[in-house]
Amino acid sequence: MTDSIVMTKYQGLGNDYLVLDAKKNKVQLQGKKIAVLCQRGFGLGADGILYGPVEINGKMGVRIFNSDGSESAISGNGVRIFAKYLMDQGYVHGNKFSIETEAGTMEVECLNARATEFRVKMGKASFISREIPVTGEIREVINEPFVFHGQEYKATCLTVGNPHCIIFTDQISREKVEKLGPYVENADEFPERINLQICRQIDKGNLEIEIWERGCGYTKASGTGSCAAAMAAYRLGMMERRINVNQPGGMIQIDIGKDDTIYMTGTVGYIADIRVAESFFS
Ligand SMILES: N[C@@H](CCC[C@H](N)C(=O)O)C(=O)O
Repeated sequence: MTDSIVMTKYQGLGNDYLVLDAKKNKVQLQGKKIAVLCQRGFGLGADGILYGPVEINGKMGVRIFNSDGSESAISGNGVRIFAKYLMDQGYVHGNKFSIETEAGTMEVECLNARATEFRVKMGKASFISREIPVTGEIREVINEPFVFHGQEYKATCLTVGNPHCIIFTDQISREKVEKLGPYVENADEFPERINLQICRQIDKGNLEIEIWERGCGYTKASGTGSCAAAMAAYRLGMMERRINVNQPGGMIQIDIGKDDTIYMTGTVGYIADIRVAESFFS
C-alpha cells in the first residue's frame, strides 16, 4: 500500500469537516485537492477541511478551507470541532484554551466530560460596509434594499470574521435558500462573496435559519451563520440577548454580552479516522 495520510472526520450539527493534522502530515494543501477531497463522490465528502495545529500570530491555530478550496478566516462549527480534536489528541489540557484563526483569537470552553459541547467567545460583529465588505458608500448595512436575481430583498449584512447576508422572511425552506443562494453569494455588491442565511423569527428567543455558505453551498448548520443571524435580529430590536438559532442540523445557542460580544454554544461529534490515498496530496 502506498504511504497514506490519516484524516479525522467530525461534524457540528451536520456541518462536517475533515481535520488534517499539520504536525502528523507534512503535505501541501492545494485548492483543487481540497475540492476533490471534499467531494461526496470522488472524495471523502465534507463541507470543508481544518488544517492544524499551525502557528498563527505565534500561537496555536487552525486554517479553515471550504469545500470549493477557498479559505475562510473563521468557521464557528469548525472552531468547536477543532477544539474537540485538540482535546482528543492531547494537544491541550484542561477545559479552557484558545485557538488562533485568521479572524483572531477564539477562546474556547469545553462544557462536558465527553468533550461534545463547547462554548466559544466569537468576538464582536460589524455592520460597516467597508469591513464586511459591501460596495458603495461607507455605511452600516441594515435592512437595505438589494436586487438579487431580478427581485428586491431587504437585507442586513455584517461580518463576524467572515461575511454574512441575512434576509428575514416568514417562509424559509431549503428550496428557497438553494434557489437564491448562488445569486447572493456571487453578487457584485460582495467583492469577497458572502454567506447567506434566510431567517424566520419564532419568538424573542428563537430564530430559524436556512443556510447557503460561501464556497460550500447548502449546509445543515453554520456557527458563524448562527452568530450573524442572531446579531442581525438583535440589532433590529427583535430579540432578547439569549437566542436559540434552529437550523436543519440542530440548535446553536447564541448569547450576546452587555458589550455585544457574541458567545456561541453548540455540540460536535467524532465520526471516523480515515486513511486517505496519498495521491490526493501528490
Ligand atoms: N460552516 C461554517 C462557515 C464556514 C465558512 C464560510 N463558508 C465562509 O466562507 O465564510 C461555520 O460554522 O461558521
